Amino acid sequence: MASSDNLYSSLKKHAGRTKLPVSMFDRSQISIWSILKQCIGKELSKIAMPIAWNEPVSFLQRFTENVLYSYLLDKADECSDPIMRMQYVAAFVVSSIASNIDRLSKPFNPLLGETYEFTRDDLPFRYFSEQVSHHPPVSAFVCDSKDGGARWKFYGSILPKAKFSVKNMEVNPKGLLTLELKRHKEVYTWESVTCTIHNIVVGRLWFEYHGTVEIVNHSNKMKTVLNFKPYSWSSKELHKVEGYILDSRKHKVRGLYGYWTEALYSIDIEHFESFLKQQKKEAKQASKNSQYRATSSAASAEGADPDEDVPDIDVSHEQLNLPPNSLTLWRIIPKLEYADQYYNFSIFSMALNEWTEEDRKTHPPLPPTDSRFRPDIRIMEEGNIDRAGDEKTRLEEKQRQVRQAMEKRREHWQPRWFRLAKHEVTGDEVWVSNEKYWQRNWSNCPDIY
Ligand SMILES: CC(C)CCC[C@@H](C)[C@H]1CC[C@H]2[C@@H]3CC=C4C[C@@H](O)CC[C@]4(C)[C@H]3CC[C@]12C
Repeated sequence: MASSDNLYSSLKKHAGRTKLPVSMFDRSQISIWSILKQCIGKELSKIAMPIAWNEPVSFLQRFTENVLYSYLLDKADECSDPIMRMQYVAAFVVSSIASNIDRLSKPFNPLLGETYEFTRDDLPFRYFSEQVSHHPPVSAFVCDSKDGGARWKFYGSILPKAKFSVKNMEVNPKGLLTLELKRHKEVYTWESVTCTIHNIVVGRLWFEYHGTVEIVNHSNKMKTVLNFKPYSWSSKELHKVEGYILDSRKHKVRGLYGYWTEALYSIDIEHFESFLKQQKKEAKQASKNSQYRATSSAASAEGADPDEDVPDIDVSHEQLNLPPNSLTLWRIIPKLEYADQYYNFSIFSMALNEWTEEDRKTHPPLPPTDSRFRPDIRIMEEGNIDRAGDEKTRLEEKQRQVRQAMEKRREHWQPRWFRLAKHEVTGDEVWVSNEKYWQRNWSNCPDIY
């Protein structure tokens, strides 16, 4: 797998399905505010949203999208130069959050003990995950290079912390993410970037990342700092990512530039500052020329036209005048033209919950805890939203009873496939695989559905 083009044609060729069985429900009649006003100050997993705001995948499945562009890790592994390796790791970090554009539905909260695995002959990785804690909700995962992790291993856990304000919801995905490049004896760590979902009360929903991500190569102390630009005076800044690779003495050695919704480029450090200046100038010019309406106090007042306060998302960045020696590290695979009828799923997301007769015959058996066997998600996917809601309630009730029974016996839940360990370089407490999952012995799995 050498590029996103190859990845896309492989997905098109081998994908079982490229659509969900039925398109999504009409949400225009549901007032999100009537639900969200009860949520202020609450934890994301404790919020009971009507099922019509869900998308028919669980968080475990959605987090699998983070590793779709794992060919970038293969590329990193193939580079002999540490700066080149770092730039591909940075591209992987940006690519891993790219599928979230316009994805404004809530995945199902995984049940405690739920698992999800992903392997496919045409994709160069294997992945599995488990919900290891319910309150707070923690999903642990590990992704290996195709050769059973001989070249690289990417692992970590995600705890989405949500903060509601009057207009917005900010989600900070807590948890250390680690990449090991085995042949280079390198360990990289970083944490996910924070995002905000805007206009949860009035207006149209939209999504942005903001803040910085620091990727550290602990073996040679090289660092990448990526800056996700918040939406500002210029629509050209929307979705922009700018960053530097710094050597162990904190000297800038390479520039990184792009849009997390489109592509990431690596730029010679000699040309980078002047390139940035040029971009700023052009952005200013463009925002002057366009009829784009900036957020004014009038537009953001309550009861305003719902289209106000929404940035112009159709800005095109095609005419980037990249300096010589620039490199396109990553480019997003194209959106399906009918994506908006299917929760804005990518071609990869569409097949996450697929499980056909054919799969049953050719794929090694899945554990009974796999998300694909969750009845509520399956029923929602098939279009029966009322029955899906009933099933969801039943599963949550079943989970509650198990927990209460355990509390009475003073027992603690033990995840099946992960254990807590001290991180070998940072010393943090992290979830690591107990190396048993791929032995595929399902005899001790809990009954959660
Ligand atoms: C209709 C509204 C108000 C509810 C929908 C909220 C949705 C958009 C929220 C709820 C939880 C959020 C997710 C929580 C955690 C992560 C992991 C991070 O690495 C990328 C963003 C991502 C994947 C978030 C995307 C947005 C998200 C799915």
